[in-house]
Amino acid sequence: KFYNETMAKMFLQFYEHTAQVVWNQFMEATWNYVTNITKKNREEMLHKDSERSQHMPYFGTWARLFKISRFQDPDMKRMLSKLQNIDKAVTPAAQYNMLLAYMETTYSMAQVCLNEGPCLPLEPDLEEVMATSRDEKELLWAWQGWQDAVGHQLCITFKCYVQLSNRTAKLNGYKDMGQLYQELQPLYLNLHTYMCRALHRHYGSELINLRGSIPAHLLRNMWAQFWVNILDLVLPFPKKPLEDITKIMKSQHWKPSKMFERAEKFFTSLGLLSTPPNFWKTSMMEKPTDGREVECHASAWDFYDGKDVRVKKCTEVTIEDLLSIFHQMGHIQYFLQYKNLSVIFCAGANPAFEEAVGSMVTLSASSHKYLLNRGLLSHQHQDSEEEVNFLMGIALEKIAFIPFAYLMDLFRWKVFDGTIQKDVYNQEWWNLRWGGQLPLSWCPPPVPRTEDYFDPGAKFHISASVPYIRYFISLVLQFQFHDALASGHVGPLHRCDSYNSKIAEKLLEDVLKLGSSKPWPEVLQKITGQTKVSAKALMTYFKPLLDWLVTENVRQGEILGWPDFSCTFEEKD
Ligand SMILES: CC(=O)N[C@@H](CC(=O)O)C(=O)NC[C@H](CC1(C(=O)N[C@@H](Cc2ccc(O)cc2)C(=O)O)CCCC1)C(=O)O
Ligand SMILES: [Zn+2]
Repeated sequence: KFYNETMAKMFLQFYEHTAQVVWNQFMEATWNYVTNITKKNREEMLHKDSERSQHMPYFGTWARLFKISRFQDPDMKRMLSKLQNIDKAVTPAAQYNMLLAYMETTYSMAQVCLNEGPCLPLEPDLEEVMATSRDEKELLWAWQGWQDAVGHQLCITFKCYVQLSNRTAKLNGYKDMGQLYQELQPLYLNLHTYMCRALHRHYGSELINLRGSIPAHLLRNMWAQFWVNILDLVLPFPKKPLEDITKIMKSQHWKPSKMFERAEKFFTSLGLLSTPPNFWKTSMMEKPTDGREVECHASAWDFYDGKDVRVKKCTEVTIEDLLSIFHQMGHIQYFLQYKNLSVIFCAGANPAFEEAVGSMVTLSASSHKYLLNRGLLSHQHQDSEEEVNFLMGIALEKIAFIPFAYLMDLFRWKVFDGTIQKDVYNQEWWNLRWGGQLPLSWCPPPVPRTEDYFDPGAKFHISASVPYIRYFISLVLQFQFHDALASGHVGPLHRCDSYNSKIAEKLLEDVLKLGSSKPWPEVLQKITGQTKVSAKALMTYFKPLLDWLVTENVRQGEILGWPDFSCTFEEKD
């Protein structure tokens, strides 16, 4: 065991320099691949990926030779301990990386072909059908087509991927998630009960049985994870419909670049950093029309050289895409804020923080006040009924997401720890989604599914092996941050807009710069004054809606608390 700090310092400087180069080359090669999917670019990416996969465990092993407990410098201790745990995260096998690339490419290239017409990719075509079609048969066609297109191809591959993953199950970190999940259940249950009744009125009982489940293809999202596209069917006060912001954006001839400029302007209004000039030249802001195959799933990229940051998005001029760009620019802001730290600390305080920064700003950008001031709404004020309609719109994105975000990694952790065996992956996926022992979201498949398919693979993060629990925690954290930034704001939280807020500037300016150099509870405390993630702010934000839902559900004779009430959350028979 080595003890002297001088040696450790030299080791870390050597790691720092080599890692920065290896990571920069890996990101460059991966970017080239996902923005131009060819065999050559895939090989180049895999080559850089294997270099990265060897570099990390090599330094991880070396780092373990240092006896950290004997050192004084806290930063040095934190860096070394992060390095010592690094090799558990990376599976070095080359064929493992090949499988990952194959799964992600399969997802990105999958299409659904009309019997005699063209073949449709997910973005924008199939997502457009799922979001806007009013024809149940068409929704079923697109939903089933996509599950089959991806799920069938990945069935075997995913089993090999699990075999090769040396991931240790992380069920232990799971308990406190369960705590958060329980806290949010009343909100989800009341929303789902109300939705079930409202959709039953629209679709009738052959589709919506009053046993509480809503077939997954009717929620107008390919994964039934956001329900915002059926707001028109479930609007609490139908006489006061919300304005169609997408229509207003199109009538004002918005372009993708303007959407990015607006998002950037929000961050600079908080005294945060503007994007470097090359961002506007190197980003891919629209789906290319030169025939290149690209991975359309939106993402934000850090090239670990302190200046090159990019976004890749097949942007459509819609309010959903505008808000999603705010989310991506949150990642970009974090990259810019921590760029002077050691590469070991170039990350969010924890992965949920990275997700929550952009989503927190999106909460302000969704507010009536912000949109009105930007000329995207014309009604000056919202009465209490319009406010409930507004909150329903936000809830259909945020509350509907709760069980989905929770079960995505619950499923994968059970797969990795062997609780879910490989011959029942598909059935267990739908079991989690549709009642069973731990009732979660009641969105059963509209048609029977078999083990010839791997439906979880129809979701990007499963095919691309991207962890998901960060989004579940970010859902709670973004409201906690939003509430902290609103400390100077008078009035209900859902009306708060932090644009140009000096208090927000004060709270954020030194925090994002910390990257992952400090324990996340310390960073949380700097923003919110608390050291624990708490759902209190989220519940406060939705209180007017929850009050309305409870009254409405009781009025409709729904007695909450399954399993014996009409619109029952059925136990799977
Ligand atoms: C190089 C790289 O991969 N970079 C990472 C960032 C990093 O790790 O540095 C990255 O850009 N990841 C992409 C991912 C994209 C999106 C996503 O996948 N969202 C989830 C969950 C969700 C749902 C609602 C919501 O409001 C926000 C998120 C989903 O759509 O299911 C799609 C549009 C929104 C965010 C992202 O930005 O998180
Ligand atoms: Zn994100």
